[in-house]
Amino acid sequence: TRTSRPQRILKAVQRKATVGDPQSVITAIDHFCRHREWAMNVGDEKGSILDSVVNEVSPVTVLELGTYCGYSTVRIARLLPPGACVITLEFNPDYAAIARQVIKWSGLEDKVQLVEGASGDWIPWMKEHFGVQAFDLVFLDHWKERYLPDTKLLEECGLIQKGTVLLADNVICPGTPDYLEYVRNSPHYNSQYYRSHLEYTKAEDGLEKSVFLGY
Ligand SMILES: O=C(NCc1cccc(CNc2ccc3[nH]ncc3c2)c1)c1cc(-c2ccc(F)cc2)cc(O)c1O
Ligand SMILES: [Mg+2]
Repeated sequence: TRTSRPQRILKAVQRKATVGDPQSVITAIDHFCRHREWAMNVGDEKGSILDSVVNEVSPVTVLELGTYCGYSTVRIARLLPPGACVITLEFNPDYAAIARQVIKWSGLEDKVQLVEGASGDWIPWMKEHFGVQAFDLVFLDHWKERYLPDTKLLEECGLIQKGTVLLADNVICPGTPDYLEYVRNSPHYNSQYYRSHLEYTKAEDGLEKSVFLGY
């Protein structure tokens, strides 16, 4: 097919969603991915869990690792009060280009800082470049083998402080065994598993919420 899946997702947003209405963007993507083509958005079921954690944390500064088409970026940003923002990292330039347009369509561009690049390269520069002191919430949804090294890097860079919440997607499917073992056995985290399903399917998956307890 000539167009890419992210391009077809953007088309569905432009056809079905209302400019400036984040909920209509979310609904359009979920409908397309459930009835036309599966795609690796966090989806509506795990998305509701993400919403509840965002509302509970009321974060001022959010880091999202893995933007893809911006679906979870829009879910998070739509719940943020004025002055709060989400910095989202995307390594794949094609995904980033689509995500920018999806985020713009939702009208939330003022609450989002989309950075093209790899987590390992950007995390050490977060304090200096974005004036971030520490993150209130980190949503991990990028390459699954990067969850653990990036968590350790965030700790080393002082970007995780007492009370910071890590929320990880796909801890069952595709799975992140080394990350799970780390946050569940570390005395510095209080971890809990939210059982759900892989987006748009009946397969099991879930989110792991881990609160940093301090050193
Ligand atoms: O693998 C996944 N997502 C990550 C991902 C995947 C591809 C490309 C990128 C490129 N983006 C990227 C990379 C490195 C980066 N470093 N810093 C930022 C950053 C950004 C990211 C995934 C897979 C499945 C899944 C697939 C198949 C299946 F059968 C079941 C389940 C479901 C999901 O919900 C998933 O999230
Ligand atoms: Mg995911």
